[in-house]
Amino acid sequence: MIEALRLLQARMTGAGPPPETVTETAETLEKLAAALEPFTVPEAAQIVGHRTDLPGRGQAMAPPVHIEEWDEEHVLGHVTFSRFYLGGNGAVHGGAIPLAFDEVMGRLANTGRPRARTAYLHVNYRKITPVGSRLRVEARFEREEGRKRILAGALVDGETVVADAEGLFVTLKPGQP
Ligand SMILES: CCCCCCCCCC(=O)SCCNC(=O)CCNC(=O)[C@H](O)C(C)(C)COP(=O)(O)OP(=O)(O)OC[C@H]1O[C@@H](n2cnc3c(N)ncnc32)[C@H](O)[C@@H]1OP(=O)(O)O
Repeated sequence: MIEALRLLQARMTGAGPPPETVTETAETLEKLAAALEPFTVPEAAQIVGHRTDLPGRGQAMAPPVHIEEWDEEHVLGHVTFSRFYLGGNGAVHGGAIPLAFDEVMGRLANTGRPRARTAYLHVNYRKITPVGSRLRVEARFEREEGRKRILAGALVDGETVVADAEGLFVTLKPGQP
């Protein structure tokens, strides 16, 4: 279902259909939304965002990062930004890149340690990030200072770093959401 939605997002973004197809598509989507409505559940019971075995934890908003290596010190994976993530002129939208970093760095920050949340993500856009290319995503745990965990991340196209990031993750105190 989530993969089908991702495909739809990419196709719809790249489409210039005639008006009758737009109308038909809208009607089909409204029917699908109505079919799911009776199955609305509390957050803890939903599938999306809870499937760590799926790219982006099954969240169609997040770029589909495929994790290849994952331990307490590093994460390595790959991602292809579909047409859905296009900003303009073949480049990925600047807001989509932090989504990928938060996903891998957040996952790493929360592996083998008490829960932490992102306090900041500093992203450097070094080069255009191309839509449709398979990119390497890396994250590594740099250091811990009290409740603060500092992580580094990079998005690499071939040998070229297209974006890198520093993230601060702060350990949650009891009672913090
Ligand atoms: C397997 C699971 C996979 C999960 C992957 C997904 C993970 C995704 C993670 C997220 O995206 S979480 C969503 C986005 N983040 C948030 O919504 C967090 C919102 N902010 C907060 O909840 C609080 O600001 C936060 C818990 C991060 C910190 O607030 P606190 O009141 O607990 O901490 P405090 O302000 O006392 O700061 C603690 C230390 O961090 C420092 N600090 C906090 N925010 C900072 C900041 N923005 N910049 C620099 N330093 C910062 C602060 O200066 C201080 O440093 P010192 O200990 O040295 O004095």
